[in-house]
Amino acid sequence: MEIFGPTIQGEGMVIGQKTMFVRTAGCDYSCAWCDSSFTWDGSGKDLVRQMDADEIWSEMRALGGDGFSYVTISGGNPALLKNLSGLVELLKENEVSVCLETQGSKWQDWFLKIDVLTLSPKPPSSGMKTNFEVLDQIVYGLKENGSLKNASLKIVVFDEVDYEYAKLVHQRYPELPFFLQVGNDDIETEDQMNLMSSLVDKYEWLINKVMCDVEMNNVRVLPQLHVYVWGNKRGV
Ligand SMILES: C[S@@+](CC[C@H](N)C(=O)[O-])C[C@H]1O[C@@H](n2cnc3c(N)ncnc32)[C@H](O)[C@@H]1O
Ligand SMILES: Nc1nc2[nH]cc(C(=O)O)c2c(=O)[nH]1
Ligand code: SF4
Ligand SMILES: [Mg+2]
Repeated sequence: MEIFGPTIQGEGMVIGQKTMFVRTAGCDYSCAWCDSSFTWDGSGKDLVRQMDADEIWSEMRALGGDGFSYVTISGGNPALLKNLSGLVELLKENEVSVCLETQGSKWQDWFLKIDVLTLSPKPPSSGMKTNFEVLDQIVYGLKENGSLKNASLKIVVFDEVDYEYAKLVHQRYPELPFFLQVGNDDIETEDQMNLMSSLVDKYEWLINKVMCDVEMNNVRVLPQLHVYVWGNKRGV
């Protein structure tokens, strides 16, 4: 649905990394606060294009020239697409590092070729329910194939209940690097200054939770950096 960049990866494990983005259509979830709901709620249906790997690659080269060495695949849930395997292979052939954003509700064999794999299971405020059997299998599948080193967990936190959920996930998968991300509860506003200041307050709240929690000593607390710079703007 979108190809954009180069920009910075605004979230998680490789925050700040210069990268191109590819955003796929469709999601098996419908999170209450999804900042990319146009990928699944019908409002962006005119943006959907059927593209093969070569076309996607040409468009990225046209946009970014030689000015990138990372591509981040997000969505929607890219893990719905078995055939993304071809794109991942083409990117690897061109010596591009590939990052993936997914909620961990579906496995694909091509996960094993991803360089930076972000699993982002959803807390209660999303209205979604995590299938921990599936998530266990994904983590096990990565581990069995020596790919756990490429993966991390990133949980968005809006409130106390989400924070408790995040702790459970961290305790269940202690071997995975663990990121807490501030939830943006005002995904429509164009008032960037107000948004910024409220997100900084939420960031401070989340930092304070972690600082006084002895069970959360080995976690990283991050904002969505791109929102600090560009607000709710799409395609950045
Ligand atoms: C739009 S999702 C697409 C990838 C995949 N469906 C997933 O959720 O991981 C990309 C990332 O944005 C996060 N996200 C979505 N809406 C958000 C919001 N309102 N505030 C903070 N993070 C949000 C998701 O949790 C996820 O980590
Ligand atoms: N700059 C930037 N960083 C991001 N990290 C994850 C994103 C996403 O929507 O998956 C995203 C995004 O949309 N833009
Ligand atoms: S899983 Fe990701 S894309 Fe799907 S609704 Fe939730 S945040 Fe949005
Ligand atoms: Mg986003």
